[in-house]
Amino acid sequence: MKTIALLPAGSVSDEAAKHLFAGEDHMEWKHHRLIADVFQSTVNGISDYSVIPIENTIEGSVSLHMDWLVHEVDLPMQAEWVYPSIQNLIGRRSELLNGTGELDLTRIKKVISHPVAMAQCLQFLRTRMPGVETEHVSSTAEAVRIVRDHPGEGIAAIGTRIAASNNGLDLLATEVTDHDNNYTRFMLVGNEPYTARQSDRVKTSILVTLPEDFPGALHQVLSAFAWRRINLSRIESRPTKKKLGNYYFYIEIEMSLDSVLLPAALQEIEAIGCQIRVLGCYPSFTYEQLL
Ligand SMILES: O=C(O)C(=O)Cc1ccccc1
Repeated sequence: MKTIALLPAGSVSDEAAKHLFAGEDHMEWKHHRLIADVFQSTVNGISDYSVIPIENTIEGSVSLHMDWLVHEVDLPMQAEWVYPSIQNLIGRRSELLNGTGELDLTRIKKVISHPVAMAQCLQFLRTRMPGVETEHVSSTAEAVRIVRDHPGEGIAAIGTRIAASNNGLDLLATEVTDHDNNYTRFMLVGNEPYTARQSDRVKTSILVTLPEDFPGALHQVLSAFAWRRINLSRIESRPTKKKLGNYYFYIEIEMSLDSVLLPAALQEIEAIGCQIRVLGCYPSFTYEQLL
C-alpha cells in the first residue's frame, strides 16, 4: 500500500494525484490544509510521497514550493506529470440574484483562492467583477470550504467542480481560466522510486552553486551540457537565502543519471569549482500518457 500526502480533497492537487495513480489499488490519501504539512508528513515517514505543484503555464514557477524542496526538506523527486487545471467561480447563486432574478456577479465582494488559481483567472475577474477584492488562501479546496462556512458575506471562490459539489455550492461560472492550455506541473517527492508506470522520458534535476569570483562560470556550466548535446528543459536562478546577491541555479536535464554522458558533464562542472546537488532522476509524464 502507498500513502500519499497532498492538499485537501477537491483541490487541483487531489485531481492530479488521482490521475497519476489511476488504476492503482490500496492507496491511502492523507489530506493537509498547508503544503508545509504535506511535506512534513513524508519527512516524518507518515506518508510515502508528497504531491507538490511546482510550475504553471501562466504563473511560471511555484517558487514557494520549489524553495521548500531546496531549503527545508531533503526528499528526492520521483515523478513529474502535467495536469490541466480547470477553474470555476463557486458560491451561492441565491445570494447573487438581482431584482429580475438574474445572476449578478458584481454583487460578489471578495474572491478567494490559491494564488496560482487566482493568477490563472485575473482577466476574468477584471472584466466580470471590476475592482473586486481578492484574497489568497492555502488551496482552492480551502477557499471553497471558507465560502461554505460564511454564507451571506458575498464571498466566492475559484476552485474545482468537485469541490463545489462536495460542499453543496453552485458553479456561478465555469472554466474561468484566461487561457486554454493551462497546465500545472506536479512533482511526486519521497524516498521510494515511483514504479506504477513507465515513461520513455526520464529527467534529472540538479542545483548548481557557482564558485564566487569566477567570471563566466555559468557559461562553462552550460557549455558542459551543450557540447555533449544534452538538452536542458529549464534553468532558473533562485536566491541562496544566505547572502544578498548569491544565487543557485535550478537546472532540469532531459537525460537519466544512468546515462554515460550526464555523469561526465556533472564531473566537469564540479571540476571548475561548482557545487552540485542532485534533486532527483525521475520519469516525466504528459497528460495524454496518463489518460
Ligand atoms: O489549491 C489547489 O487546489 C492546489 O492543488 C494548488 C494548485 C492551484 C492551482 C493550480 C494548480 C495547483
